[in-house]
Amino acid sequence: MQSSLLKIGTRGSPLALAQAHEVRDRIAAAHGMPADGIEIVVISTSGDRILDRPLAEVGGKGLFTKEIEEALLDGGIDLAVHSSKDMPTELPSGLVLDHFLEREDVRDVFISRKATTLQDLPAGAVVGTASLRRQALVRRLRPDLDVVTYRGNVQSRLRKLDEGVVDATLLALAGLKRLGMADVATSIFDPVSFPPAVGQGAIGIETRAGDSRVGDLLQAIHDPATAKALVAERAFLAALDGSCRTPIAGHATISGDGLSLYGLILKSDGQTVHEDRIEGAAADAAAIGTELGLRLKERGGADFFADL
Ligand SMILES: NCc1[nH]cc(CCC(=O)O)c1CC(=O)O
Repeated sequence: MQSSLLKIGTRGSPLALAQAHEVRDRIAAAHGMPADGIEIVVISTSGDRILDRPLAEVGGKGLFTKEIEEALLDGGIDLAVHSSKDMPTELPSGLVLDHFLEREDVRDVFISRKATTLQDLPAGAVVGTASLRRQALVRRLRPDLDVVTYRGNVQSRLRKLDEGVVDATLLALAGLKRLGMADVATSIFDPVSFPPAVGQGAIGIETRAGDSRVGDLLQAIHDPATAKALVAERAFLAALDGSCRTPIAGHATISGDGLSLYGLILKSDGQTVHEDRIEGAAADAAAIGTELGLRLKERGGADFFADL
């Protein structure tokens, strides 16, 4: 059998597979290629194998990308599909993250059998989430709740809700939609009071720098507005030295040639926060992101995240 035209690397989680299939189907449709000429290569990463400890403790973002990036660099795959939210701001040399599908909904959802919204939970209720941003945002809005670290796939989280292990949990609406499970959401957070993580809802495609064959194929499914927003958000995160181990929210919106970037940093107790917004030209996305990151870094002080 002839080897496939294109190999897509992905993690094996249900969400990662759904995203890889979406990219495959879109490339095939855009170029009139048979989808089965594009191979999906499932790659197990260190992050997938370490399930018993909070990610922040194990070492953060690069854990879910290392083995996939190695495959990209050695030619085992031609592109890697990621949740942009999980991507480190620094990539191995020779790789770029510069193609994005049009962004899905950026909002987080609230899931509970005990209340309709976070505000309606009784005092002392237990909220489980592994995200330090969500933990700090919950403590900011409801300092009277008990926030616990809580990992696992969507199914196991829902089971723990049914078993009463936690009273509520939070997830990204984008991921639920891609899994066809948006109906498990009890309510959707307002992104102003509960802002998303940098990159949330955006599928990013990592490739070898200068690989014009793959770059040309991806042009047809690339969304330039999402890319501009992601450049601003990722520059913001990089200026803060941030990762998924830091309680940081950032969200850029594009309108015409304009870009508006909101950023928020929180102490883990949610009580000390700094936020700001910069508006400017979308062409200046990187500079706007860097400026907002440096601004909040200065306001927060050198040891803002020292308690993590
Ligand atoms: N860290 C896990 C992760 N990475 C991306 C998503 C959701 C999809 C997205 O934001 O694009 C999720 C799950 C979640 O936060 O609920």
